[in-house]
Amino acid sequence: MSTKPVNKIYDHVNEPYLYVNYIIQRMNSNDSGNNKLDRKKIRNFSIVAHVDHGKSTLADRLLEITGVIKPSNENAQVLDQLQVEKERGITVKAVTASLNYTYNNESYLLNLIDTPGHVDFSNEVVRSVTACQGVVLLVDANEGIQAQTVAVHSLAKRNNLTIIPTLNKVDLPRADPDKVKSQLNSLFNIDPNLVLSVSAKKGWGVKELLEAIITRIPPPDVDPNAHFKAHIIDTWHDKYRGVLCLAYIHAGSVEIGQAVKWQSSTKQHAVKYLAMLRPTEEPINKAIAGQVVMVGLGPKGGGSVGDHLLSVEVQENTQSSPLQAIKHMVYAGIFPADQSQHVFLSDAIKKLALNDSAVSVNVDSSPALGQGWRVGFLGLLHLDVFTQRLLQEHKAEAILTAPSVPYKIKLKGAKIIKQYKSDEIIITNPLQLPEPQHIEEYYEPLVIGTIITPVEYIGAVTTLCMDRRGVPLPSKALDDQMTLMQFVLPLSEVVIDFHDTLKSITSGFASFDYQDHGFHASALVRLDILLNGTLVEELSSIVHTSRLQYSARRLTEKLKEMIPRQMVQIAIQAVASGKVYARETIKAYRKDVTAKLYGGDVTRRKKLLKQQAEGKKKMRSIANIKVPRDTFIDVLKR
Ligand SMILES: Nc1nc2c(ncn2[C@@H]2O[C@H](COP(=O)(O)OP(=O)(O)OP(=O)(O)O)[C@@H](O)[C@H]2O)c(=O)[nH]1
Repeated sequence: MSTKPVNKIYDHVNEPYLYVNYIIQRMNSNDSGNNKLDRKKIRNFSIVAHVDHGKSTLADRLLEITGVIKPSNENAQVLDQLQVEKERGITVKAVTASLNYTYNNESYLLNLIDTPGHVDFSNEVVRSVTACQGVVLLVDANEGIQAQTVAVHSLAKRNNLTIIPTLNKVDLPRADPDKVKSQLNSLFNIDPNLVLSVSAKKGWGVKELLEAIITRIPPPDVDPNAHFKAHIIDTWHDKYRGVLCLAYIHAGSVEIGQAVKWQSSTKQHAVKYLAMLRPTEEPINKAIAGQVVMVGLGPKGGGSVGDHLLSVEVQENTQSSPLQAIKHMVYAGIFPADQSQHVFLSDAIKKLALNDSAVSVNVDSSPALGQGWRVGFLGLLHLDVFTQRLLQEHKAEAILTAPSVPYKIKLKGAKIIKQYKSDEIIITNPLQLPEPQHIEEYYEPLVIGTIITPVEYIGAVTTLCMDRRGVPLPSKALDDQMTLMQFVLPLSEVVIDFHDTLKSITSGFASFDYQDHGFHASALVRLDILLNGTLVEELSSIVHTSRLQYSARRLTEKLKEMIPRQMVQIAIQAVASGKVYARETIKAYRKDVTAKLYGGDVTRRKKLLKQQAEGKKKMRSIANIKVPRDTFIDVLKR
C-alpha cells in the first residue's frame, strides 16, 4: 500500500490562500481520534421514510444529541442545505453527517446519511443505502404506513440491511402507536416489541434510538488491511478545489498525499482533500475502510458517481459498480430563453448535472426554440427541482418543453435495422419515431403503482386508475380504515398529474408511489399538429390509440386558446397516420393595434407599439404564423 508522506499534498496545492485555510482547519481538527478508529466502532445508517414523516427533524435531534449543533427550539433542518429544500420543505439531496457517540464507555463513529423521501429522488436513497448496513425506518405514528414506507422498506430488504422500525411524532395527541405497530406487523411481519417510539420534535426516545443503532446495526464488513478501494456515492463541484466526492471506503485506508487512480483510468492522482462531514467539513489526514468521507483530488482530479477510487497497487480494472443503472422516467427539452445565453446555460447544466447525477443530458435542437438539450429525469418533481436549482444556484433561466416518457420500438426491415444498428431502439422524443411502416411493435413503460388510501375512497381511486388505463392487482387491508391498493399503470398516464388528482379526490389522504415494471407492447401512434398544413415538430406526441380522438380534440382546442388571432386565418389540425382527427380555426385579425387611435394620444400609441414589439419577441414564426413560445412548453401538459 502506498504510504507517501502526508505533506506530499502541498506539492499539488496551487491556490496559496486555500492552502493556508487548509492548514488552519487541519490544525483545528480533532484528527487524532480518527487515526485510532476501529472498524468495529463504525455504524453507517440511513433514515428512510415517507415524505414528511420527520427524517430531517430526527437528523437535527441526532446532530444535537451528539454535540454537532447546539440545541435549539427552531426546526433547524441542518441537513437541508439547498435553497430549494428550505423553500419547499423537502429533502432533495442526501447529505452525510459523521457523529461521535459514547455508549458503554466506548466511542462510536455513526455515519448518518439523510435521504430524500420523494419518489423522484429515490436514486439518492438507493445510492445512500449502498454505504449503509442499516436503516431507521421512520413512520409517522399519526399517519401510519404510507406508500413510500412500503417502497423504502422493500429497498432495505433487498439490500439486506438491518431495519430499526421507529414510530415518530408520538407527541401528537392523535398519534396511535399501537395501531401503527399492528400495521407494521401485518404488512412487514415486524415484531411490535422491536418497534421504537420517538418524538423527533421533542427529542423523546432519541437516545434509545442511538443505542439501538449501535447495538442492532452491524459494523461494516470490510478489510482494513487490503489495498485501498472506495466507491463514490456523491459528487459536487467546488469553485476552487474542483470535484469533491463522497466516498465509502470498502477496503484499506487512504491518506492525504496518497497516490490513487480511478477504476475507469490508469492516470495517477494524489489525494488532496480528505474530510469527515459533520455535516460541515472537518479535515482529516487518514480514513479507514468502513468510513464515509469526502475525498478531493484537486481541480484536475475528476470524479463521478459510481466510479471506484483505487490504490495504485490494485491491478484489476474490471470490477463493476454496485450501483444500479438509473432509469429515466421523464424527458424534457431545455432551451435557453435567449440563444445568446447558450454557453452560460450549458455551463450551468454541466455543473448541476455533476451534483445531480440522476439526470442524463444530450444535445437537442428545435426550429422553434433553437439549440438546447434533451434531459432525462426520474420524475416531474425532479424536473421541477432541477430547473429551480438552475435558476437559484446558477442564475440560469431556461425554458422547458412538456415532458414525455421514453418508448421502446421494435423495427422491421433489414435496411432500417442496419441504419439503426439494432432491431430495438429507445426513443425519448416523439420526433425520433421512425415511419410506421418500419415499426414491428411499440412498447410503452409500465409501473406498479402502490396507493394507500382510507377505505372510503377505494371507489374513487379505482375509477381514477381505470381511467388511466390501469389494471388492478390484489389489494390488502392494513387495518379497518386503511387499504393498500396496487395497479399496473402506463407511466405516461402517471407522470403528469396523477399524484395531484389522487390527492384531490381523496382529500389529501391517499399516498402514492410507483416502481418500474418495464416496457410492454402497446397500441401507440404518433399524433402530429399541422398549422395551415405545416407540421409543427415540437407539438408532436405519442398517444395510445384508445386516446387518439380525445387527445386530438384537447390539443386543437388548447392551441386555439393559446395562439393569438393574426392577419391570416389559421387552421389547426391534429393528424395521425394521415387522417385528421380534430380541427379548429382561428379567424384572421387586423394587424395594427394602434389603428383605432388615429389622431389620439402619441404616448399611448408609442406604448402600444412597444408592447406589440415585445410580444413579437416572445413569438416563434411557423409557416408565417406567430406562435407564443409558451405554447410549445404548455400545450402537451394535461
Ligand atoms: N409534532 C411533531 N411534529 C414533527 C415531529 N417530527 C417532525 N415533525 C414535523 O413534521 C414535518 C415534516 O418533518 P421533516 O423533518 O421535514 O420531514 P422529512 O421526512 O424530512 O421530509 P422530506 O425531507 O420532505 O422527506 C415538519 O413540520 C416537522 O416539524 C415530531 O416528532 N412531532
